Amino acid sequence: MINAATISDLARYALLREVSLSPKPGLVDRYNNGAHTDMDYALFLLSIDAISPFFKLFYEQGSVTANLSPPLALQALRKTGIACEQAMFKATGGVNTHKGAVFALGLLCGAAGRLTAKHHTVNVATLCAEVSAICHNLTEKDLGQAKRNNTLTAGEKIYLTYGLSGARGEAEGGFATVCRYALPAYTGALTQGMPADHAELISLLTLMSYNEDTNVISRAGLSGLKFVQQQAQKILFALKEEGDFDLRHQTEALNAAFTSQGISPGGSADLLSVMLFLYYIQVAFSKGEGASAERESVC
Ligand SMILES: CC(C)(COP(=O)(O)OP(=O)(O)OC[C@H]1O[C@@H](n2cnc3c(N)ncnc32)[C@H](O)[C@@H]1O)[C@@H](O)C(=O)NCCC(=O)NCCS
Ligand SMILES: Nc1ncnc2c1ncn2[C@@H]1O[C@H](COP(=O)(O)OP(=O)(O)OP(=O)(O)O)[C@@H](O)[C@H]1O
Repeated sequence: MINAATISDLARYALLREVSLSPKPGLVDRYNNGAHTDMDYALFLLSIDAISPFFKLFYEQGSVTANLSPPLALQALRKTGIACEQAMFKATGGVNTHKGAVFALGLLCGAAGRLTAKHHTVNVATLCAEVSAICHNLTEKDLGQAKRNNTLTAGEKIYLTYGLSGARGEAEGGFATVCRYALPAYTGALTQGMPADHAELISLLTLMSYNEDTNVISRAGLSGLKFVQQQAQKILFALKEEGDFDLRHQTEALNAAFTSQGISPGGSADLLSVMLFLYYIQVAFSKGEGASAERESVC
């Protein structure tokens, strides 16, 4: 049975796996801080401890608002989300470690509570469909409203400039980039007998090759986004073509390139956490009980 405790545990584990995956290009990991000067692995662990208690609250919020319309359910979830963001900023001294991850995982935990309260099956497809329904028209509402605000976030500026919808668009689209590309890349790598961290890196590179990451754009413009997508595609292609391809070495070289240009694919890192969470749900659900997902040691 999927419940608040299981959901919260799986969301926290997904965040731990994401930040612990090392090396990663441009991102904080156990070895270095990538393109970030204001955060490190220890700060991410502090942030995870601060936000994890909220995943149960997102689930419960989704449960108690199950009979409300999607816009009213979203309104309730966002109140919990803002409180969660404040806890994150308090723990990190104002550094944005998990803003995108709070948004995405908060919605997924809320959707799980909503589906369970309505006695609907909880699996990857129903969760993503429920998030899409909860976030219907969110991009236009949020970012349409942005035109009237004077303090715009990075994502709002990018939407108004390029029409790219970032984290909001991903949620409204039911995490299509994760379900269509990143999850199959991950399970395919596991099926080929690759270790979990190798499969996670392949999934992250797959995300980077497709994702219109507003983090990257806000740091390095559209040319930076094109560079990230091309470099990720290049590594994935070489991995397929060359049997003894040294993925770790190539990732370390890409990390050096991203770091020197201040590029951080933070949006893709958030979607890696989403992918892992959905995979753990898939494993837990296929076992019937709320069994904890098969766990590799985090690091
Ligand atoms: C929509 C969110 C992410 C804010 O977006 P905002 O425009 O402020 O920032 P921006 O779009 O630049 O990115 C925010 C985060 O999303 C991630 N992100 C960027 N691009 C993408 C993408 N294509 N896919 C997934 N995540 C992405 C980044 O890692 C970044 O940290 C959310 O934090 C939000 O709505 N905040 C307002 C307060 C709130 O409602 N919070 C609770 C939500 S449950
Ligand atoms: N391992 C990770 N390393 C760095 N960022 C990550 C990681 N995992 C997820 N992210 C996402 O990337 C975001 C951090 O990227 P970034 O620092 O560019 O955002 P920002 O704080 O909005 O920008 P800036 O630091 O330029 O003000 C986090 O909020 C988080 O959503």
